[in-house]
Amino acid sequence: ALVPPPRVVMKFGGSSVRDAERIAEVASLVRAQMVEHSVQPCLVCSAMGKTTNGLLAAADRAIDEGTVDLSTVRALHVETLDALSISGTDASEVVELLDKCERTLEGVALLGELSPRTRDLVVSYGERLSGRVVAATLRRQGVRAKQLEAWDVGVVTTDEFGEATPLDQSWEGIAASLLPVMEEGTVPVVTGFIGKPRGRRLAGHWGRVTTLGRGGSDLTASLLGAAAGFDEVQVWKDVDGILTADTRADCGRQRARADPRICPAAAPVARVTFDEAAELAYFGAQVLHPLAMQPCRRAGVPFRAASSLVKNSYNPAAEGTLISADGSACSETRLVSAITSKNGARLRGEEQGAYGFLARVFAAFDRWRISIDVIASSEVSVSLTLNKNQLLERRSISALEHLPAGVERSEALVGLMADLEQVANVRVSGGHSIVTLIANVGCSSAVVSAVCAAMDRLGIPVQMISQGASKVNISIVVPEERAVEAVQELHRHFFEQPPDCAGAS
Ligand SMILES: Nc1ncnc2c1ncn2[C@@H]1O[C@H](COP(=O)(O)OP(=O)(O)O)[C@@H](O)[C@H]1O
Ligand SMILES: N[C@@H](CC(=O)OP(=O)(O)O)C(=O)O
Repeated sequence: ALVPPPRVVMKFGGSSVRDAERIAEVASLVRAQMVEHSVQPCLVCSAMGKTTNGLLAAADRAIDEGTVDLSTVRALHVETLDALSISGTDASEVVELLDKCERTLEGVALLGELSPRTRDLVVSYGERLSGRVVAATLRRQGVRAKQLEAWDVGVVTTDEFGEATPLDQSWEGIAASLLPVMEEGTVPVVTGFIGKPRGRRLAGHWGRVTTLGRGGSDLTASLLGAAAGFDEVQVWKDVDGILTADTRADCGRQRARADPRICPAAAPVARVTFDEAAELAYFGAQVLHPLAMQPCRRAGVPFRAASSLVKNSYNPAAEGTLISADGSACSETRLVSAITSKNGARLRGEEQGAYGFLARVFAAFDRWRISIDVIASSEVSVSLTLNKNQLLERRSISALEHLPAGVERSEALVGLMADLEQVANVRVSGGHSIVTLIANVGCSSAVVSAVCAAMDRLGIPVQMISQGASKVNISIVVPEERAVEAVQELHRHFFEQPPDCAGAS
């Protein structure tokens, strides 16, 4: 019987499309996959290089200083068009979008208003611009390609601007709209990271664009591949896959990439499970969006085999990391598959053992939609660490006088504190880091004893310790200024001289 050609989502992140040279390489790579391996690709593209940060900064300037400056973003795109010899309608479409983006910023400056909805609209231009450049480049290389906005292929989201979630109704819409395009032999080039909320076509509908949170193109790729029943979702990065440890990933809304590698000996992990990848992403590894695993995991079980392959577009020969339902790298002898860390605030509440205390604490977190990362409780007190990035996403305010240095002042935190103070004596402290090990929890005693011995050797106080309910992570909370040392020592112990289950210490 004839084997149908493999259908694959190929997602290219900001670093893979950061300039003309990389975009040309992406186009060659896609063409090679089609010609040499008969792959039918659907591309998902992120904004070029640092464009998303540039657009966020431009929006902030428009509101804070009343000035409109799109020059860096404009120059990058215009130079790229020139370098790739893209002209005519293809080029004028890009320039028109840049003009539109500038007019949106003028509106912000003029009105002195920047709602989360408008911020999403401004940021969405990044992906819409890069997709057009990539599709035009493919066409110049003789590949039939069509740029499509995420909403053209059915991506429907909640209306939580800045951190929207795709709705289930997207699944049907994607299958119905993506496959016909591919069947006619066209490569769809879809905007990652963005969508449109459900709802009627209201006046002002054009402005209703949502974003899926920083790094959200990974989620778009996973969603498209899972919903359309593809054979594989490939997320092309600037690293050889998920590494055993990497940069200090905690960099807030702007996602700086300046930090050097924490562990020069960090190496790619050959395979991890969906759960392990999700935990790793949630606990700080910037390499994947924390929710990106969900669609692939969901489709992977009853309907279709979907897996993710993180590959490196700078080095296409590297194997990457295979993420699948049952592909853990942890074993009896390999106790840990990766280590990550992120900074956060710690909140300690004390109450005299009242019934319902924890329920009231959790209700307050629910009300303010703040996630708890690590929790330790006794009868009279509870210690929790809070997700700093999540607090930062809600714009900071300056009205909170009584927070200690190092704790970000955000509206959500002020509200949460006020609610918690009704039920407990609350103390908040900044300057903490969660160090997370994706580990074989079946050997948790060995892992925990090795972790504690390592911290003891360095004299690093372990402020909290927790074994995640997901059964794949073990986390410790340490002072922020010692987190790098802690990760380095743990990496040395678990990867540079692997222990075994019996002999770990
Ligand atoms: N455990 C990890 N493995 C690999 N990369 C990591 C890890 N933790 C953080 N990173 C960082 O993630 C970056 C890749 O993610 P990202 O910048 O979002 O890529 P892209 O923009 O191409 O999607 C790497 O350059 C690396 O610095
Ligand atoms: N451009 C968006 C979405 C994204 O996923 O980007 P990247 O693939 O470069 O991480 C961001 O910077 O957040």
